[in-house]
Amino acid sequence: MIEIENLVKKYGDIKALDGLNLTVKKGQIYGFLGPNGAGKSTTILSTLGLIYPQKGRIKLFGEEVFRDGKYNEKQLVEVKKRIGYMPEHATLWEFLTPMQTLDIVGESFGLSKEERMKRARELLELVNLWEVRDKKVGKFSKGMRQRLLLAQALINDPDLLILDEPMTGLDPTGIAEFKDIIRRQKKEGKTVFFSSHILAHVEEVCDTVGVIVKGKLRVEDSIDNIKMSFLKKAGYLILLETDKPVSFDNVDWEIEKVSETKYKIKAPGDIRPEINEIVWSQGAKILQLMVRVPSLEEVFLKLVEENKG
Ligand SMILES: Nc1ncnc2c1ncn2[C@@H]1O[C@H](COP(=O)(O)OP(=O)(O)OP(=O)(O)O)[C@@H](O)[C@H]1O
Repeated sequence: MIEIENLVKKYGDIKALDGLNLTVKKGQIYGFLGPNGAGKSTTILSTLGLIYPQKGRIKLFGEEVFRDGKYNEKQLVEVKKRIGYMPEHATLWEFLTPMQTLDIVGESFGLSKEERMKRARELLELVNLWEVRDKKVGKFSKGMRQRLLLAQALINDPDLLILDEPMTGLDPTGIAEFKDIIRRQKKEGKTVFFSSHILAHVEEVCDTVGVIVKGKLRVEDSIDNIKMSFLKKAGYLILLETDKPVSFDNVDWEIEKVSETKYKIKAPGDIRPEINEIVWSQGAKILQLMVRVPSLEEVFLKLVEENKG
């Protein structure tokens, strides 16, 4: 649905995208994860033809819409009919109701009055705003606003949804609701591409995650695979306390002696059985043995740190 090849975008001296490669396949829920300033919005704006990158290639629905500094405007207009977009800093008309909002947006897509009413009802039910359809948006919470913006992005029944930081500022309930709506989109065969700088937003809902740092995609994989490969690298942290000093010969773990009988050990996996064996063979006893596996958040931060360069 989206194929980006070697995309370069500079703002003056700032290289926002530094040869970005990214592929989003049909039916995927793709989480585009990266710290602030990594280039997420720049990628999204380029994909939609809203800014001009200097180099690279962008294909949408298999059609080339951008190549080396030029958009194919005709092609772009055509494919954009199949895209729903929710910008990062979108505003709503405060004095309108959700019904009126969707009515106006629907009209701009050329839907008839009858179609608009039907679509507005379907969408407001989907995003759980049907009950408040006639209340003014001005009084809405952040979560309600985000859900209305999503309904707006869905008005043209798009095959591809592109959402820029849709869950930022939502509380845990708001995030759970939003994820649920995204999952329902997948069930209907839609493709969803959304950005976030918060790992928890992409967890549980995305089948693929791409991590962008400094304008380059560093990893693109399932969240489980990303976690596994980093666990291997980051390792397990084991805290050991024994009743008397023990020595660790012929092992290649990183060992830090905290005191005579306390050790911090970093190893590629769960080495508790091996530790047990070593301690026991030296006639010592284990007083404490704790294993700490890095959290996914730590894995993500480590990945960001490694690529800051
Ligand atoms: N219009 C602009 N003029 C100059 N620099 C810009 C402009 N837009 C973005 N940048 C810079 O380009 C880099 C990438 O910005 P971008 O907004 O794409 O990042 P992001 O990952 O979306 O971050 P955030 O989550 O903070 O929005 C940053 O260094 C940013 O300061």
